[in-house]
Amino acid sequence: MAKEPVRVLVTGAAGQIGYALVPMIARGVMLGADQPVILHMLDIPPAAEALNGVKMELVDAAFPLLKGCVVATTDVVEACTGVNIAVMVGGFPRKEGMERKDVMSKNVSIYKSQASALEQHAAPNCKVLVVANPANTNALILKEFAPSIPAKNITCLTRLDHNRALGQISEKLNVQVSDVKNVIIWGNHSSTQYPDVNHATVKTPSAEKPVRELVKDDAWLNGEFITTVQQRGAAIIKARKLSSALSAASAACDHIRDWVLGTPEGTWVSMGVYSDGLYNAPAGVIYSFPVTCRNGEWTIVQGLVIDEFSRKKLDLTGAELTEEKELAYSCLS
Ligand SMILES: NC(=O)c1ccc[n+]([C@@H]2O[C@H](COP(=O)([O-])OP(=O)(O)OC[C@H]3O[C@@H](n4cnc5c(N)ncnc54)[C@H](O)[C@@H]3O)[C@@H](O)[C@H]2O)c1
Ligand SMILES: O=C(O)C[C@H](O)C(=O)O
Repeated sequence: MAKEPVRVLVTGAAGQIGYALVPMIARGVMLGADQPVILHMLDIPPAAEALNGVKMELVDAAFPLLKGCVVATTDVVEACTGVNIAVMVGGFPRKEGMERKDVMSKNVSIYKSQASALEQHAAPNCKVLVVANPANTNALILKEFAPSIPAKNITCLTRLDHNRALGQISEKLNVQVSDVKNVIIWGNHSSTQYPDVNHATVKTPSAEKPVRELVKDDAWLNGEFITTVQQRGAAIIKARKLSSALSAASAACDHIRDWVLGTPEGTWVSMGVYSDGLYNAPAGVIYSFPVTCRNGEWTIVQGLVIDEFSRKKLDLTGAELTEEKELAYSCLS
């Protein structure tokens, strides 16, 4: 019997990530090749015409999984009504001459009002993924202003950073990226994030071997590898004159797919989730941890040994998140 369609909201759908993401969702990349979807797309009034163009293209692509009428709207209530999954890509970008506080203030007000709309109109147990930057703090504001949505349902995207780390290791060792697993992104989706390979392994014909044993270059792993992953977003902007879009859209699909359908046995992924202080991360911020997913719920991988080098890096990115939280709260008052 055909499955019931799942309603998926994409905000900022007329933007460049939205344009890459909606066809992936409609092709089953996010929820599976047998899962029908109803797409809800939200953008702001100046982007209404472009949004309608995206809707026209979705119709023209004749995706078999796309059910019902695509909702393309500038009305946040219409967009949020009945959605099971919300991918929050819309936000206010930093413009020339703007201070960090100005950008934070715009995004705090967007995420505060969209939190209320989701809380009141989304389907019960709606899962939320925040992509728009500052992703961790936007997700925290959304959580604070949607108190009836369980905190465990509100996450932010660090899977792109996770995938970037896998990609760097696979290039260094000249192995398939699918044979590399269990890297970790700790903390903020920013240049203070800590890409950690201390527990990562590579599948070889004889056994799974630690990345450190195979790379045999701790100076590279503790230096250039980390900065390359931390700075990858900036490198893409420099090269494309636009921020990453296809890789961000693909990572958003990976994040939701693993959350809903489960992570493979023995594999963990990185997700920005509400911290209650595990691994001595600051409590009360959205912090990226290694997680496994089963039955639609994530669980932080516990008991990993954190060495002194890593400890400093976990603390540094945690301190930045605490600072961002304070800045966000100062914008509310
Ligand atoms: N977390 C990550 O890994 C990651 C990776 C790449 C980009 N990003 C972030 O994702 C966001 C989107 O990137 P993009 O390249 O698609 O940007 P974009 O500017 O192309 O698109 C953003 C869209 O959001 C819309 N928008 C603005 N305010 C809105 C609101 N209140 N409600 C609904 N829509 C609104 C805009 O009109 C625009 O169409 C940015 O904040 C970017 O920094 C995050
Ligand atoms: O939009 C950005 O600033 C970069 C983006 O978050 C990325 O990681 O590619």
